[in-house]
Amino acid sequence: MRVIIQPDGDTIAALVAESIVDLVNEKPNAVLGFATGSSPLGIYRELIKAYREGRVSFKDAWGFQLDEYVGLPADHPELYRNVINRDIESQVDFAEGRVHAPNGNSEDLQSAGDEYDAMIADAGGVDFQILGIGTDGHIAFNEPGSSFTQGTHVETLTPQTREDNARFFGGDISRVPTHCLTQGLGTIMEARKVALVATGEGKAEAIAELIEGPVSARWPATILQHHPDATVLIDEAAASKLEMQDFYRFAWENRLPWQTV
Ligand SMILES: N[C@@H]1[C@@H](O)[C@H](O)[C@@H](COP(=O)(O)O)O[C@@H]1O
Repeated sequence: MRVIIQPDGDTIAALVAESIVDLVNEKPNAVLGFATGSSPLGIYRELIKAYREGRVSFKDAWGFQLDEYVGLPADHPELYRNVINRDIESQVDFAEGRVHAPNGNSEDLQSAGDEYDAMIADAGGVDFQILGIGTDGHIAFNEPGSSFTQGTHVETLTPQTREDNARFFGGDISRVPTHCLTQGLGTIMEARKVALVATGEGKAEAIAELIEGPVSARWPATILQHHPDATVLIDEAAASKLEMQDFYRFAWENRLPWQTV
């Protein structure tokens, strides 16, 4: 795992976005994995900027979202499909039908999950997966106790996650869905490259577990310790509980030319 500690979220966003721009310029039909939440918003802003400046085009690229709430109406502003459409898809030049999310309104959610994994595989597999992390250590919506090998499946959201996400639902936890359809940790581990971004003290415990804790279903993100190409990008506050933070800074400052996000 590469650990990159930066002063702020904007610097982190610029680093991740540059890596994605380079990838899409090299491989125009790249498959990008999109995360929701506030953490990736800076990355999307940088990608939109690069597109507007003519430095990248997404017309042949693919996008697959990590997860979706179960049971939100199609026009709900917090349906993750609408969030990603608003925050990135509609602001760049993705071709029609190239950005997908699990169908959280399917009558048969597990079949929808299986079909979603098959669609990702048909597109060639995810080349670059953007990830945030929940305060309880979830990635996508894989809550504590999740299987390390599962594909896209239904999860029950923890009270902690629903409380954290209530801010998107007028601060009212009762309006936050109880279930979701999420890429499993098995799906995420198949991505060729993953970049997890986190800022703020609220993420410090989850980040310490992710990087320095034992691999455990209690902190699902810890499975990334087994990923061959994972980068964790954090600000000083999110890094504050890491025992080896000085070493991570040294390693990044003294990186070799090919060592990037
Ligand atoms: N399903 C999403 C996750 O993919 C995201 O990583 C997490 C953290 O969100 P934020 O970046 O807003 O802290 O929120 C949601 O639960």
